[in-house]
Amino acid sequence: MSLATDIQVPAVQLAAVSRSYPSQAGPVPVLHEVSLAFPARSLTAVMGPSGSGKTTLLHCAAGLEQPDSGRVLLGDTDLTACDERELTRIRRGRVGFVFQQFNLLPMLTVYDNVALPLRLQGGRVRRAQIVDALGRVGLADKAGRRPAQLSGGQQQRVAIARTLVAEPEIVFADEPTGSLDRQSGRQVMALLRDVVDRAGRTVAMVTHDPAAAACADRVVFLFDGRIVGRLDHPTAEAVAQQLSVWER
Ligand SMILES: Nc1ncnc2c1ncn2[C@@H]1O[C@H](COP(=O)(O)OP(=O)(O)OP(=O)(O)O)[C@@H](O)[C@H]1O
Repeated sequence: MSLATDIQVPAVQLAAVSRSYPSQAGPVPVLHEVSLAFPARSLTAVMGPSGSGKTTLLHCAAGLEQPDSGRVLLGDTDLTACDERELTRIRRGRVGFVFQQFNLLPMLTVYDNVALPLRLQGGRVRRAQIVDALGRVGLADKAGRRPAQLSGGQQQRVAIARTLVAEPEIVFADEPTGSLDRQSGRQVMALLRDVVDRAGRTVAMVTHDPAAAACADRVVFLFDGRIVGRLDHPTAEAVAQQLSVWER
């Protein structure tokens, strides 16, 4: 458990964030004035039924989508006041992403996938830096492979190395274990825990999996676009029990 969980410095803060999507019948509200902080150097899991707005919440927190109203602060930066160019710069440098389907580029080697964020930033790529990032996820010997030559769990670890190489303030992970078997899922969660405990970063993760959520410092439950519960120091049993209450 990270000490900073107790200090509660937010890496990202949402204040009264609302978001709706257009439909033929008019706007459909998805998030209703959600206020939530992702404390620095901690792992927060967001859980809730399908369609409750978890991904939308993560996208708003990451500056991938702008809310209709409310504010999103990344450190001291108000993302809702940023234009698209500023948001692109922030997405490349200050936030990282891990997706359920890994989102590696199939034609690039593992090495080039991991180097990509640095190249997009226009920075110099040092081989040692990429090899080090791959070493941190236990895949230093796979640098020359293509993603299709790796297992799902290995691909997700490459995706985590790619995120870490840019040294983001916060990593957003959307169902990072959703496509993995149980053992690969456990390895990926151990790495995300390491991202917090050893690399001192912040992780915000959406998951349906109580075992993955149990690796978090805190679980936030979303239901119909509203925060309806929180659980500190969760266990898989306590998470499953809470979910059964909200999903009843
Ligand atoms: N781009 C979009 N346009 C229109 N409606 C959308 C869009 N994105 C999401 N929605 C709708 O918003 C609601 C919330 O979606 P969201 O993906 O945030 O939920 P979720 O809790 O992550 O769901 P799941 O667990 O199934 O991934 C859903 O009803 C979805 O259909």
